[in-house]
Amino acid sequence: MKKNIGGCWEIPPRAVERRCLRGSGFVFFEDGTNILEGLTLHREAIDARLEAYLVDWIDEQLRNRKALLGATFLQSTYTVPEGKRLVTRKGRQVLQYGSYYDYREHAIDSTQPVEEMPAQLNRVIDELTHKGALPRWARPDTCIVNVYEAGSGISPHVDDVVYPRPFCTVSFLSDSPIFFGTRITPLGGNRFGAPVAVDLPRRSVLVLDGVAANVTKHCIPPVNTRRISLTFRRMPEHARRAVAEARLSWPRGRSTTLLRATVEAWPPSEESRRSHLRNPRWETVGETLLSASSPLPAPHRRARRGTPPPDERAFFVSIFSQIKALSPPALPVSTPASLFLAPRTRNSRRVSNLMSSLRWKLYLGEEADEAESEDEDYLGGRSSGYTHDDMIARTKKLAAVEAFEEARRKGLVEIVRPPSHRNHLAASVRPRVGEEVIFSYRASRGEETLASGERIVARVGSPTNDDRRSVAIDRELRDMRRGEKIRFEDDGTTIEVELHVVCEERAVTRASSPWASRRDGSARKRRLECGRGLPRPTWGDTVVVRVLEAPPADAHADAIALALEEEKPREVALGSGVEREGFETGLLAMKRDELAIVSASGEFCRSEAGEEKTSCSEWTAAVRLLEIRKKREQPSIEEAEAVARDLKRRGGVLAGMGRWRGAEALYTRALRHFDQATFALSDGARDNLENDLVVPLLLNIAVCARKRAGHQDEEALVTKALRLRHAPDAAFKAKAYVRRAAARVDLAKWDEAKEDLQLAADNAKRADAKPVLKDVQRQLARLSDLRKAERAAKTKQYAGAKAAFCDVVEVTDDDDDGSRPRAHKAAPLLYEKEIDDRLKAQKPWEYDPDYHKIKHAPRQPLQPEPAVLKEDNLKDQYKAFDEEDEKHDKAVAQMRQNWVMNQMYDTNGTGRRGMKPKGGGGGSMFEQSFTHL
Ligand SMILES: O=C(O)CCC(=O)C(=O)O
Ligand SMILES: [Fe+2]
Repeated sequence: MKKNIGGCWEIPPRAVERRCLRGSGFVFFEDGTNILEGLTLHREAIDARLEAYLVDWIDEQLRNRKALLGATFLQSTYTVPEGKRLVTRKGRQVLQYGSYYDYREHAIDSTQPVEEMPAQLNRVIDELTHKGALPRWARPDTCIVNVYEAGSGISPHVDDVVYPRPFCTVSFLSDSPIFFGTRITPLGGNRFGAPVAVDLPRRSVLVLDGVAANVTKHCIPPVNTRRISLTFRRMPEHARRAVAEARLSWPRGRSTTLLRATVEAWPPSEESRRSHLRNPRWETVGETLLSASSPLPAPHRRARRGTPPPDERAFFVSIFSQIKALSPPALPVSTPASLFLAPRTRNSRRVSNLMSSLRWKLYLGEEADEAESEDEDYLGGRSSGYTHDDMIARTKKLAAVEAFEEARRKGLVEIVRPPSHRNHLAASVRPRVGEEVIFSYRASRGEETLASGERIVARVGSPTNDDRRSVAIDRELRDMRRGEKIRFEDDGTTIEVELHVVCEERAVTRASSPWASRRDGSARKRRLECGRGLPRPTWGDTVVVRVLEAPPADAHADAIALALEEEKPREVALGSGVEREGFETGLLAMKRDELAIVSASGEFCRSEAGEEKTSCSEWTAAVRLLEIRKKREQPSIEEAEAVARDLKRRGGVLAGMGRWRGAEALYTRALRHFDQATFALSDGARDNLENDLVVPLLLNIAVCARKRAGHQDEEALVTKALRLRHAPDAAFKAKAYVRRAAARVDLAKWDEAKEDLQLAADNAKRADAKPVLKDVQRQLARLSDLRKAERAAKTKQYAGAKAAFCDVVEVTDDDDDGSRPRAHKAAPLLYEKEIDDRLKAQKPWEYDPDYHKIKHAPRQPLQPEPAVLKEDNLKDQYKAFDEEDEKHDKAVAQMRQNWVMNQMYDTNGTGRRGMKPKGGGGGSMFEQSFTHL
């Protein structure tokens, strides 16, 4: 069956449900040769979640482009005439991984350092080879990421013939045509005229081989909306060897080329300062300086606070002036002889960025458990299997730390007891300026104790008083690590300091929520005493806690511990919704016996009395976790129902306040309560529960999803509600269909939306629901407008191509003859879990087949209800609609007819009809010159 889609002709693959990718071939003859021979298009080759993940990742790469190695990032330009002048405009942005391709020289340049192929891109290659889109022997090892903003494209070229064929290009974010032809004519600006255009749908992969790869040129006309493509190619053997060899001398990221100033050679040379300003890695420098000694701002926190990055140059200038102020002899003698280099490597930054979106990976710098070390996470996100480069970076870092420790030992500081963290690399448990610590000290002269303090809570960087001793202790605290005990001499006094705890605050919920500002929906925890054992509670467990609400902000940890002893232990069922959600989340982050301050942002508040509270602020409590009781297997249905109703009500409160994100969370959790509970129900009872609670919850979540423009979710939810509702009446159906239609309009699913509106109108008439009919009219108008706009945009985008023609011909047969690799279940790959977790959290119902494990009751056949509404006032609109469709079909048929005629009479490309093809003479495409890219 051929389907007419906006001017393109397409034969849809016959067996869509087959998991193995089925490509489509193309036919377009020039001089008797199919110039598209070797071209294969695989639709939906990459699934939406991987796409979303990669687009995120690419955006992050662009944001951090300054930190990328050498020539990884490029901004292309193109020139257009503007009046009498030629004006250069910014074109697409390009990221190159694996090797650098010099567009001017048309060659792979191994002297230009670029980033190695990252796991994210290898992941896409795995996906493509697993699914059989690319043969394994053609596994690419280099990738060009093209980021096209609206208006940019790529000019006609044949990909450099040094790259073995086939190679491929994956499309993300939007559909775009790709033009093909042995002759492509410039039309001015960055526009081109080409004989044929092929539609590249979002998430497809286009594999180029044969004539299409080697002879026919291709170009991407200026795109209407942002598009990203990944061009994967395999390097020729000689280039691979050259690049591998050259890579050994490429700098390993700029992060390690830090300013290295020593006390002996102070101040740092102009040269090193200047090179640093050119090449700033300011987080690292900020951290370096902090660990060195100065009370500087902590620049690496800017991301957390959401403040805009300061002007880097000004920032560095200010840092250097502050360093100068501190320069010897103002620098304390006991500070290290060289500024401590503990660079956060590029790798660790990537990993911590990745981790920041995951709930449970944010425990940076706590005491390492026996079975896990977060340092390992820091160093590349892997527990084993470091790459060679990682090992070098790690060794360097270790050497730097050891040098630092050595310097400390040589100085006047004696380390009485080493830190309790199990290895050297835990820079994160060193207190940073502004953080609270708990420490004890004793100052003595000979046998006589001059002063002492036990478990004092202090903020590092702000000694409580100005006396020499406080200042000295404060200075030393900055260099200490948790669990460490030191002794040093100061002005004839011996001072011993022991650092018990670094009260570092950490977020325990997602640091970045797509819906809310950073503070919203977050729970934070500040640990005052370590816990024991490995396990932390999970949802569904019950924990026994002592809670002291709103503890005094400046209270001593011991005082808090004492006050908590007075509180009665109480049970909290995690996930029951009885406590405020942020508090429960905070508990999830604790271990047995731990004492912590947990704070939840206002997002999770619940009014005490009930529904009306309109604003609430952060809530804080001191908590001691006494016991973790693992979850009971099955909550009773009554309990589950009560909890779900309560959650639904609370969701309603948030929705009423316009806090859709919070409402969605609560509604979703309410639904989750039915997971285990409904098995035991009789059919009738289950139907009631579904009609009463599940269906309204689904529809409520759909409203929330709409508010955040999650139209895919919205559509899925309304569909589910429609299916689940037992004996739905016409009024319900009318409303539900309009809502689904609205979602489908936003998803540009025109035909489906139209069908829904028809159904909604029918049902509305049956139920005599005039307001719904109004809604139908509104949506129909919206549908019509948006569809027209889309068609207009398409027409514009295809301008320049003579034939917007995709004659997609099946390459494989329905019967699997075994010649193609069979799709098999891919082994879990790197990042799979992260992607899954992220998306599961967003759309749990799509990933959990048991989400509503509720059988459908046998349906009652519909009793047609008597139509009450006499007049069908939608008739005219439908007529106009269908006429429009018909007109469009005719135009497309005409276009196709023209093309066929052209094809028959214009085979030599002279443009004159009725001429016989000349054969060979000058027109043969094999004699065409083409540029290589
Ligand atoms: O963006 C595309 O899909 C094509 C890119 C391309 O042709 C190239 O990188 O060589
Ligand atoms: Fe290309």
